[in-house]
Amino acid sequence: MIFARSCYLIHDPSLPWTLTTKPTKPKSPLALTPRPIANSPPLFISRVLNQETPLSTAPLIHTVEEEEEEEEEEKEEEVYGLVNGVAGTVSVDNNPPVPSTRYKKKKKLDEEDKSIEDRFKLRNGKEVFAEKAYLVGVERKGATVDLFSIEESLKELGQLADTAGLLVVGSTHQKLDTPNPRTYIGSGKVAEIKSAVHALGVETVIFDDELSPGQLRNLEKSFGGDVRVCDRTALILDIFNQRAATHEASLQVALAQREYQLPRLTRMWTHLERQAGGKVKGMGEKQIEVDKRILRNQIGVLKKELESVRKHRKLYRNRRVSVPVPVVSLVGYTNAGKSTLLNQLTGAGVLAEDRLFATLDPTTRRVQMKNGNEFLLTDTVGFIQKLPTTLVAAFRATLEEISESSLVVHVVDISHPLAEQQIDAVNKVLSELDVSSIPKLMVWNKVDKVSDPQKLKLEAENEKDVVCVSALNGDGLQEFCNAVQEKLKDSMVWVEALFPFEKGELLSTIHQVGVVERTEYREDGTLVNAYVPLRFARLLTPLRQQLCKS
Ligand SMILES: Nc1nc2c(ncn2[C@@H]2O[C@H](COP(=O)(O)OP(=O)(O)OP(=O)(O)O)[C@@H](O)[C@H]2O)c(=O)[nH]1
Ligand SMILES: [Mg+2]
Repeated sequence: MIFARSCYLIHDPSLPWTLTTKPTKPKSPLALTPRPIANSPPLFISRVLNQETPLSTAPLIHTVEEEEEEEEEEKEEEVYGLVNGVAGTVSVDNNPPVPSTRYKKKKKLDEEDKSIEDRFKLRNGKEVFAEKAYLVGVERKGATVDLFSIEESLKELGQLADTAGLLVVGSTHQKLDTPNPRTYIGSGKVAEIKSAVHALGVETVIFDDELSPGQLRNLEKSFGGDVRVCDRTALILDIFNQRAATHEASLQVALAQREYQLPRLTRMWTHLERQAGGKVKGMGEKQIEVDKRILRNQIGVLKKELESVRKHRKLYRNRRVSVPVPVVSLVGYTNAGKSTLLNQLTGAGVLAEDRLFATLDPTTRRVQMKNGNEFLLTDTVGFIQKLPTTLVAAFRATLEEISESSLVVHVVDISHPLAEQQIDAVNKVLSELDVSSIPKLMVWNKVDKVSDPQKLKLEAENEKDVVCVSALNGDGLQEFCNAVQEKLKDSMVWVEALFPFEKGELLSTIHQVGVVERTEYREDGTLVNAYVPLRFARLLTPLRQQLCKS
């Protein structure tokens, strides 16, 4: 338990709580660092221990009773040693030595050490300590807006916790008309969770919905001890923080974290007042103001830096757009198989794994079809139900790429029992982005996992704009590419142009970027009927005029 809190010593040095003086007389290791739990955002839910070693688990102060107990044990040890000494000469089977209290205690400690040892795990190349987590959800009576049932939502929260490197040891939920403004759940439920938390040695309680700063504070106070409370948003932010690999993704996550943190700063410094016996009332309050200012400054700096990174990326994108190859975006629920599909079609080598939010940064690769046609395929960050608004806002620029594509491909894990709800959740996020006018294609992925793939394929045929694939084994990929080409026509324009022989380069480009329907070789050149991107059609204007003249 002591070292579980060592994480509070592990934090971004730019964060406010590293900037003030430490209390002079610490009572416990916790008091060494202002404890950002009550209302501050739990920036590091999982224990990233590669920067800091855990504090010793040995108790620092021995009580009188403990000393007496130890003396007793020492005496016992002597006797036990003697018995052992004698037993050495006698048959061990006939006289098995009786283990002393100290021996039992040592064995217990060894077992505890082992179970603690087992909780150190590698996550994204970093060693984390799998803290014991307990999940709590609330089902709103008569709510029709929730896509997922409470059990389903808690199961997903468990997956999120596992992705973040936590060890889920239990969960509970409650049906409520309206959440309690003080503690979100009712007082009886708080008491029930408190006993479960203490019985199971839980270190973090995670709520499935976003909690207000006051609710976080009151719940932590109610659970007591070192139990930390956080919500789904903080957990997702933590996963994003662990996964951010590029500069832009790190900036976006840092911005989202600070925006989440800002309203939750209250009372982070009240320990100063407590330690000074309440003589310096207002000290904590002043500190909150200082911290808020620091956070606001950091948010400003991050926004500016993001702006410049984005300008650079936009420039790159514009350069890409000047080559008029159509762009197809893959969107979908996290873990649907978007990256696997991109990898299969392009050999991109993007990380694809059975964890939530494997991808944070968009990756674009060229797909070359057998008939010579090409399109650019972009893999994007996955969506999830109850996606924190701070994250959508922070990732808006990345998601904007979707709104600039010619086709949006919605990848669905059709083998998932909640496929339909996941589709609705994705559509909900898409409706927040400006993509309604972009043609869409749906891909039912993971057909290899369903019990009757043939039946599913027939079902897909009866649906409009749906293709069945298995991104993992490559089944249906040709059909997918054909469907993409067909759908791309929706965002293209129909042209008829005459390519004189000296314009051979343009003629090969039209085969690359457009969908050529008819080619006729004439004396004065090649006559082509095709669907082409608007940008390319404009390049063809002189050739179309040429056709009118001839
Ligand atoms: N059986 C089966 N598994 C698949 C298929 N496609 C993907 N998977 C698996 O599903 C898991 C998730 O795949 P990803 O490609 O990482 O999913 P994603 O949509 O990119 O996920 P995020 O990046 O988290 O949004 C991986 O373990 C894949 O191997 C498929 O067609 N069949
Ligand atoms: Mg991915």
